[in-house]
Amino acid sequence: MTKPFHTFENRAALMQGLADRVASELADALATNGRAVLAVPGGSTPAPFFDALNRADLDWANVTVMLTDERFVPETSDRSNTTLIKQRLLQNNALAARFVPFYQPADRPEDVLGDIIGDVAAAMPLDVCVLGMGADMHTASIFPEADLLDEALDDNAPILLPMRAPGAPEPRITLTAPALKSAKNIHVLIAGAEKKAAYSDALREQPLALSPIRVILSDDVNTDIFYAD
Ligand SMILES: O=C1O[C@H](COP(=O)(O)O)[C@@H](O)[C@H](O)[C@H]1O
Repeated sequence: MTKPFHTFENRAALMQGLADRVASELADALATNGRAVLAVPGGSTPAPFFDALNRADLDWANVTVMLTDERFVPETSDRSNTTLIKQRLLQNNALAARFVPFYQPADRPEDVLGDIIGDVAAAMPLDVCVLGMGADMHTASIFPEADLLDEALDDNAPILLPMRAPGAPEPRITLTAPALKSAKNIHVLIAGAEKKAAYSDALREQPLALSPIRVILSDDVNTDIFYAD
């Protein structure tokens, strides 16, 4: 289960190093397929990575961007991952990219999931998937104790599922385990000692339901870790 673990001397170097790696993988996909598909996390960590990536010299008009997961809140909320992506990734050169949203105004994720899933399915598979991880070892919105945890971890899961969990203040929509695992390149972006300790815990033998990040750490998945203190 051990994966390449890249440690950078500080967070600025981490964000630039990951941006350089992702840009190179997107360029490879564009050269091979004429298109590239990228999934990125929300949350508090990746904004400086987005600032670095949005200046990459790529054919962004042929890049599709989606989230790994969305908090089911309107874009006016400061918890909206979509707003983060629009403000920090879809800027500069990356303004030309196509964005596939996981949110539409509705009372519940279930009310709009059917509309959203078609565009996501048409874009798959992912060329590059950047994932975050919480200190509770959740990744995307696949949380320990989530209501649809078993369904999301199942190899036959649909691409997207709604998700509710004690550790998530609002309902979510998340890419599921098979959608994440099918990405050609997967990078986990973690910063700070607490998350490094959580990652070390996840490597110890324990149930997947307690440490969902393990789903992309199995030997058959091409994952590496990008880290700084
Ligand atoms: O809620 C979420 O949390 C994770 C981790 O976020 P961070 O704030 O600890 O960096 C993130 O990867 C996910 O996309 C987000 O919806």
